[in-house]
Amino acid sequence: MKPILPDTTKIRVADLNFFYRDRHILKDLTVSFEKNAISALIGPSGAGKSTFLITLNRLWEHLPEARMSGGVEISLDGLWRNIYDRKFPVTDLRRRVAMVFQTPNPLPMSIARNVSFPLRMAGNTDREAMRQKVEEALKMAYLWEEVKDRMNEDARKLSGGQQQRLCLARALVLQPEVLLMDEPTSSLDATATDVIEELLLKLKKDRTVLVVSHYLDQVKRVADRVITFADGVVVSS
Ligand SMILES: Nc1ncnc2c1ncn2[C@@H]1O[C@H](COP(=O)(O)OP(=O)(O)OP(=O)(O)O)[C@@H](O)[C@H]1O
Repeated sequence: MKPILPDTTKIRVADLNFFYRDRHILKDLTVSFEKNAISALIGPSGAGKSTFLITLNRLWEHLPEARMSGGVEISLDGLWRNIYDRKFPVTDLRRRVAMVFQTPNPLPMSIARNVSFPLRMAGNTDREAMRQKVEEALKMAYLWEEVKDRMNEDARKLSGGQQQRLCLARALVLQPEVLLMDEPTSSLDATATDVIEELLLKLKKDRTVLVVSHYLDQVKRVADRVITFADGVVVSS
């Protein structure tokens, strides 16, 4: 009898098509992603990498004239979920599938409130518990030591690299299972980039990370798997 192997797949995408008005951006994509691994999405500009990422957390749904067909399933809390099932709340999805963008986007509020924002949006009210979670997330993002004495300062005063780590802390504070990163180091200098790469390697121990990157040396350093996009299809994986 064959042993039953544990399913290490985290994300299954089947026959995904995506359109902006009449432009066919993603074409019949079928691809899956492993748990506890970093998958790098590479390929020329305009190939559809960023668009693909936002199909995994439904972030495109507010865009006018965007439409999609096909299926995306993600194993969340140990259960396979069809993320486009009308009964699956998008707030639950975004809590478990977090995203970090190319340009850091701190909210116009203090450092502390930036990181606690997702907790408050999720209905948390216990201030001490929130303070602890904020501290943990900032430690995980290697930012705590630099900001612990200035938590009430406006987050926009931080340097670019610090702002990106703040956004990472904000993405991590709800302990997502999947982290989507769209060129997270492209606006950062070499030192800040090193910090983010080290963090990615730490995160993959218990998370699934998808990162769009244009830097092949970075991809070599961090990725377990490389998926190449060209003109809306996966050409190698
Ligand atoms: N909101 C939008 N409305 C209309 N077209 C869009 C929109 N966003 C992206 N596009 C188009 O979709 C195509 C794919 O873009 P996308 O950003 O997904 O590619 P990419 O591979 O991530 O490129 P890059 O590496 O430059 O970020 C491009 O032709 C782009 O112009």
